[in-house]
Amino acid sequence: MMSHVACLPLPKRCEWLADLAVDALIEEANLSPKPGLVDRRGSGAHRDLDLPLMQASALSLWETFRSMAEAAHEHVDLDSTLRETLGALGRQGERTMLATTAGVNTHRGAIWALGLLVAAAACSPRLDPTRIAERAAHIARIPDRGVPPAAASHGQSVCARFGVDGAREQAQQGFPAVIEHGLPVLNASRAGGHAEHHARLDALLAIMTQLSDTCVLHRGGLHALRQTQAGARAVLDAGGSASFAGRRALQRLDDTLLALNASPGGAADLLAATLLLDGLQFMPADIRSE
Ligand SMILES: CC(C)(COP(=O)(O)OP(=O)(O)OC[C@H]1O[C@@H](n2cnc3c(N)ncnc32)[C@H](O[C@H]2O[C@H](COP(=O)(O)OP(=O)(O)OP(=O)(O)O)[C@@H](O)[C@H]2O)[C@@H]1O)[C@@H](O)C(=O)NCCC(=O)NCCS
Ligand SMILES: Nc1ncnc2[nH]cnc12
Repeated sequence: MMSHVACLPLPKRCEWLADLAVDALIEEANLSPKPGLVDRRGSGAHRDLDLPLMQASALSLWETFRSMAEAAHEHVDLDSTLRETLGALGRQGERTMLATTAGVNTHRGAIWALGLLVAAAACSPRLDPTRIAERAAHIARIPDRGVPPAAASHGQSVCARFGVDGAREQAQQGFPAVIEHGLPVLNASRAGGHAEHHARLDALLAIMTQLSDTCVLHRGGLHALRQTQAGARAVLDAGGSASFAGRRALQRLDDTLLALNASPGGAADLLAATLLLDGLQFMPADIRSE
């Protein structure tokens, strides 16, 4: 069993983490131009989503993230009690999201990924991204006996149909799409002198090159997933979103995804997870040492 330091009540840290998670979701939604996704330009490949709805959904989840952070530092061990508490809070968060959006699934994958990361960061003495992702993976690997019987999700059906890993495995493996692709490309693009929004777009594209995104698979099958991954690779190979050739390739990818009715919603969630882990370095010193 992985243990962690005994934690004193840390309300400021939990609130700060909830702020960070909501900010990451809003910044992901606002980032433009994202291929196939909702952004400042419009609804992408979606008919039932738009930017105000994504923003309202993100804001509605603040209390969910704060409660998850509090649950994590009230428990001494990363054990099944914590896992099942987080599962119940996650399902309550999904209900809050659906009440806010009148039934539209805006952030199910994000509640899962960011919820685990917020919980992992709530009571960790060390805040480096790899360490936090490993702690989140540890929690995600613990079975949740509180899962109610339900019809198979989109993710479960396409994972079974195509034999790929989905959101659950991405978390259980320690968020490799974020740790090995999103964060390194975010930092390399910044180091290359690119503007922050280009660095974030490049991070999204790096995630898209690798991810078996069940949103893309559900809507467009393996053909759409291959087009998504190859199109994202083409933008990065052309010099990234800040370059002239990269922008043209990004436009072509957007056109392709719209024609396929495909949307990389899983990659968007993992960009938000990347921004959350990146933002941990800015935790104020008084909260860090609380
Ligand atoms: C373990 C869960 C994540 C459930 O996973 P599962 O795969 O069974 O369920 P899905 O309902 O399909 O949700 C998974 C969502 O995760 C995102 N995602 C997709 N691929 C990946 C990936 N490879 N890695 C990481 N994340 C991924 C994605 O979320 C985004 O897409 C959502 C819209 O999806 P969908 O409804 O299919 O969309 P549309 O195509 O628009 O639908 P139609 O219009 O066609 O009808 C959107 O929400 C984005 O967020 C996947 O959808 C977990 O959710 C779970 O067990 N929850 C229970 C409670 C719990 O434990 N909570 C957390 C405690 S910390
Ligand atoms: N910007 C976005 N557009 C569509 N689906 C998403 N899921 C998470 N972020 C999204």
